Amino acid sequence: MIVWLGGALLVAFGLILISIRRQGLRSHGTVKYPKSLPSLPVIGSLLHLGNHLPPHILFCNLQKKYGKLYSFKMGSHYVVVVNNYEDAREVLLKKGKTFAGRPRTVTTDILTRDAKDIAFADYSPTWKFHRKLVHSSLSMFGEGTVAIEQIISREAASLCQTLSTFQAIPFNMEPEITRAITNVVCALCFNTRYRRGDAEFQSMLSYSKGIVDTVAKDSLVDIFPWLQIFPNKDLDILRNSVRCRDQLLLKKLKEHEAAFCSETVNDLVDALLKAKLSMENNNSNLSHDVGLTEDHILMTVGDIFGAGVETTSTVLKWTIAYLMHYPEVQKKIQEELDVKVGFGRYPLLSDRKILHYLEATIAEVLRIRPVSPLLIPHVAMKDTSIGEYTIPKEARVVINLWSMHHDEKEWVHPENFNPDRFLDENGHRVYSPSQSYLPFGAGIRVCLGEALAKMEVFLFLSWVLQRFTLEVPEGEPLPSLEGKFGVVLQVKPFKVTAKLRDVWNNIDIAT
Ligand code: HEM
Repeated sequence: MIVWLGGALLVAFGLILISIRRQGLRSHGTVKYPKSLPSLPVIGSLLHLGNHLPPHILFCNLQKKYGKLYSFKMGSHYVVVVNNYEDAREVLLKKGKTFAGRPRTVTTDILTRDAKDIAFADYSPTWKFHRKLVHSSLSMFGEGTVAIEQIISREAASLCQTLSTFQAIPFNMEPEITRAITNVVCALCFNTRYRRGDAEFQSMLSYSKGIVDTVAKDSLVDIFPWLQIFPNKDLDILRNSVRCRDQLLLKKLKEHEAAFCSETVNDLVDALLKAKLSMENNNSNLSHDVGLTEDHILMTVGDIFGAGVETTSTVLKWTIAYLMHYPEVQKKIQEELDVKVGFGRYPLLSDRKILHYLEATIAEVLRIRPVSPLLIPHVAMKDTSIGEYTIPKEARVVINLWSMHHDEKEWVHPENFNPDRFLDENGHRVYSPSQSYLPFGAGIRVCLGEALAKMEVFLFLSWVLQRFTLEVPEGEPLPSLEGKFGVVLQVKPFKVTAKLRDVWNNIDIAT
């Protein structure tokens, strides 16, 4: 009892000291902090955030009361929310390095063996080295050149063949899309692919779901890490899913080690092994403080799967959902495909330059339903500022892409789905109609897979829409456009009918 009371007194004393320090800082004439939501000791602003709305919408709505840049306390963490492009660009581009930190949380630490990956690792020489290595390995596979195009096209052909077997039968495309995108990432990482029903693939799907459902959801344990001591079903699911993932990744790594030959680098795991071996043999000029352990290799590959599958497949699902709401947009994409590509060949990456309307449609989907509406939180690595406001070291900065992509000052009727806003008067693709558009983030933490994701979304959609018309099955409702907030902004499951277009009746659709 005495120990407990002593502890409570110490905590109270600490809180008073922190509060005095803050008051002290505020009293300096030049220091101005962002307006803050009310907060209580220990729980912070939790009572003011306990709203039924998903966070990106709640944070957007809170602007009315607190302005575009405001702060709140999440347990003991000071969080700043940015809702406008001027401040977002300052954080991501002008002061990119200052804001390149990432918060450590209980769930992401379980996922990444204490941030030995890329997405959740803090800015450091090791992180910089890993990021560069993966970037150059992805380029090695020919981002934008033949190799990657062939990998994606092979999966697009396989997807189309599967769709043709469902002729006129309503079905949920989700598993097929996930398999296609997973196979692209498998080809890049392991030089393998999975057939339908493969047992290893099924286990991959099941652990990925476990991770997506439980990681980085701002669950209470991420706000108050000491809650870990209590039984927690979500943490159990996460730990089990991560264990299954790690067993599979380790198996792949050992297979690659056994077959490794430094002359032939076939995939990302080979490239990472080569870098690790060359560092160990001291053949590399890289400084010694940059480590590349087995954990780093495993977590980096885990990251590429984690960041590369759910995101890209979600964009495809959102696009299909919107095309079902707007059949006239689908028709226009098909007319463009018919005129510019025809039926004698399959679409190529080089067609991105001529299929303006399809490209504009993809851009509009990424605007209206950004996959990552709050980016991944950034952390201030030192005392700094955003605009006129002082931002203390270790502040977590949340960039609300949703607010930026729905800003009425930047977009005419932002809630309307309108691919034309990404076209100029000649019908050519406009890349950035507003500065308030950053679906992949920007600066040194920009999405590592942006180029790959754009190629995948373009090729999958052009292959499918060249051959099929996607429709709402009779008696089924239109897909919900509401979205479900999680690691990504998910689409609720829906059914489609994929009708083979007449002209393909006597042609092999996989050619
Ligand atoms: C359309 C699909 C995708 C979208 C919309 C998307 C979007 C994003 C966004 C918004 C971020 C956070 C940027 C920030 O925190 O400032 C991010 C980070 C990241 N993405 Fe993607 N992404 C997509 C696909 C991919 C793919 C295919 C890969 C893998 C090859 C990938 C790998 C990553 C990685 C590793 C990071 C962390 C970067 C870092 O922290 O340095 N993403 N992505």
